[in-house]
Amino acid sequence: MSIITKAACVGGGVIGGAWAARFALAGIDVNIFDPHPEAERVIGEVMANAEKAYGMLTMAPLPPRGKFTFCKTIQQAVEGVDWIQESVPERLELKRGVITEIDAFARPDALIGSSTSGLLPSDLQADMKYPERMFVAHPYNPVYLLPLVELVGGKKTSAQTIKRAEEGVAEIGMKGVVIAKEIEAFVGDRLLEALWREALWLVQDDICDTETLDNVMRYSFGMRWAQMGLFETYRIAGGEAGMRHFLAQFGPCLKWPWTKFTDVVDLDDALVEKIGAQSDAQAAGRSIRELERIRDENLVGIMHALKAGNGGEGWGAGKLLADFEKRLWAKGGDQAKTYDASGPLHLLDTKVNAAWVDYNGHMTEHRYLQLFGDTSDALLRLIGVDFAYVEAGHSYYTVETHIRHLGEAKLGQALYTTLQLLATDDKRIHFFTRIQDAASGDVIATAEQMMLHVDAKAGKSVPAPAEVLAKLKPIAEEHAKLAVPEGAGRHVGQKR
Ligand SMILES: NC(=O)C1=CN([C@@H]2O[C@H](COP(=O)(O)OP(=O)(O)OC[C@H]3O[C@@H](n4cnc5c(N)ncnc54)[C@H](O)[C@@H]3O)[C@@H](O)[C@H]2O)C=CC1
Ligand SMILES: C[N+](C)(C)CC(=O)CC(=O)[O-]
Repeated sequence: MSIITKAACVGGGVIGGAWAARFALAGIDVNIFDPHPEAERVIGEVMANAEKAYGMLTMAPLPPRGKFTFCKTIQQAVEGVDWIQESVPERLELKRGVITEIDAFARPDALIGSSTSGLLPSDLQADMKYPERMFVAHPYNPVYLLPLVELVGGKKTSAQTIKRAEEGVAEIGMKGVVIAKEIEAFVGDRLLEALWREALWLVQDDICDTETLDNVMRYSFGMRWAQMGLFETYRIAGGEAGMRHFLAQFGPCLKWPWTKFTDVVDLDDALVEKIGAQSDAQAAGRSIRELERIRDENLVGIMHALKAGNGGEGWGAGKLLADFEKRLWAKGGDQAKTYDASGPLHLLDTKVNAAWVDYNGHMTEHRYLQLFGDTSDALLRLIGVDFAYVEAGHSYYTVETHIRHLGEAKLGQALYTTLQLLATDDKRIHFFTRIQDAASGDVIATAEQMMLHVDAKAGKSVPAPAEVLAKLKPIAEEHAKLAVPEGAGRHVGQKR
């Protein structure tokens, strides 16, 4: 039973709009209340960015996009929904008033999360009738890509609420981290605040400009932090002697004047202008939307790399993405159970994303193989060879592939794949896959492949079980009536 089938976003700016996108991309309908006259346009733009990012992020079958309903009142937005996410500006009185109004109209069992970056949940829930269902759900920008949510309960929040919140955010691909005690700014923003203060001093004192500071971060520890946190990183920095050695060596530095962060820099007009001008120069004329696009492509690339980490098992945010995709495939696999085998099976729809394009300006070689592989995985799910089947010890392995490149696939181009069985027996599936342009149907590439059923533990081929063969047979019978595809049986160097 899902925790969130319908959500509401109260406040639809940078954060509320991106929450709305995350819900909608997980297939959840969202009511939105934001009095800003341009809220609909702004959220539409955030949604467009988020859709682009998801197009690059995953090949897993996303559910049909949830619907946005723009509401005229908080009451209209929150009535009857399961999860309400408050994301109005960071002012205690405003937030408290909005949350109290949400409380008055929401179902008593609805969960109410606040996006606050640092206000205490106990202060936010002070005037509520049902405070036990209110908590902080602090996300990171962009909410539709970065998976962390800090879950912080107040004095009156129930343990059951935090548990349901953790389950709820997992449904939308996020990692709920429960903070043991409430404290202003929680964990993430306390760390960011320390860094931010130090950075402002360094710029104020002309030690470096904003670009140099950003370069220091992004070419070094910024990359490190994407995959391991502070403590795990420093453990490795201690060498074979580990964390204790690290503390012994660098502990004394903590008493040296290596930080000024306890003093707050005076953000006077001159410093604001200095930082503003340096930041303008650094942006080199790029708009916020362009910077968002670059950021999103980079984040997707990092998540892909992390998904391949730890010997392919996935690591950190990449493992979370892999687990989310497994759930999507499990659901999408069910949808794919109805298919039309009177022609080649239409198994995948996708778009060429930026990470797939090479220096020639078109889709690079190994991405073709990825699409062919994802297509044969879709066939396997159709015949019952899913994650559970593989975990139980059997699978199909690809033993031969011949790819022909017949056209070019450019950035953003919509594609689909079709698969035709050529021959099957109890161990083998011999098939022919086409990658086609979604608009014209033109064939861009083909692959002829052979898969062999294996006992993975024994490391040898074995016949597939009767239930798998029974699902394969009707497709094979239908495909036996089709003409042999042009190009099947070709080899490299063969004369036409
Ligand atoms: N911007 C960021 O990087 C992050 C912000 N947050 C938190 O998210 C919350 C929202 O921040 P942003 O989205 O950045 O601000 P924002 O200024 O982009 O958006 C706030 C939105 O709330 C709307 N609003 C104002 N009064 C309202 C009301 N009474 N009812 C409904 N909507 C109302 C405004 O029209 C605006 O669209 C804050 O609590 C902030 O601390 C959390 C994580 C990161
Ligand atoms: C600047 N900020 C305090 C609003 C930042 C956050 O809360 C988290 C983030 O996304 O950096």
